[in-house]
Amino acid sequence: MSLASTETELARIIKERRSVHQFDSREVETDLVRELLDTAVWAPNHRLTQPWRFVLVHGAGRERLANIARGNIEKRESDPAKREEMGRKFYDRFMNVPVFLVVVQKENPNMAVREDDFAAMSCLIQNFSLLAWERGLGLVWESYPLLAQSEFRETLGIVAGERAIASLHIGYPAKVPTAQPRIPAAELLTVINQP
Ligand SMILES: Cc1cc2nc3c(=O)[nH]c(=O)nc-3n(C[C@H](O)[C@H](O)[C@H](O)COP(=O)(O)O)c2cc1C
Repeated sequence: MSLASTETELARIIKERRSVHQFDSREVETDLVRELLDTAVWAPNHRLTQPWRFVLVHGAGRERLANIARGNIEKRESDPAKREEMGRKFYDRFMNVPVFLVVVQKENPNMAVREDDFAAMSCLIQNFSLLAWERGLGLVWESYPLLAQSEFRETLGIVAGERAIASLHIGYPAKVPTAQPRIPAAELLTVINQP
């Protein structure tokens, strides 16, 4: 494969990838998720701190997250008539996600390192997203407040000194959203080529 064709294929995947919210019922092989992750960890990472770990939730395990989501919405809904309906809606929404991959950052006490680590985590997630897309899988990076909630953390075994930075909802897309246009980089580029 020539260098030019490799670049073209990568560019296509980068541009075509979308955040996917609706999944079909096709099962996602967890071995595939493991394989993609094992490639994704080759992200650039200053000082090679490798600040990540992952929690994979699928099958009946999803009930844990769906129950938390249901409990949250039920607490917020003051109308008793709507409470159960809303709870069920959120429960179903979570149960319709084939696989959750929660990405956990070990929080370095040095804030400068921690910031670099977050950047590396983001690179890893983008690696994973592109690899997944190449294999027909879609996902969305969810950063909902649930991630910081103690019940969510305890359920997933996230301990002090760790932060869940993303809950990736992963599955085969039932619907791919239309792309939102990007500002061409040429309009954002300052070129300095004079002394
Ligand atoms: C750090 C980060 C957090 C995000 N959090 C959410 C989220 O909580 N919910 C959501 O629907 N999308 C979330 N997204 C996805 C963006 O909304 C999405 O990338 C953006 O709308 C562009 O769409 P595209 O990914 O299809 O190009 C997040 C993306 C990033 C990078």
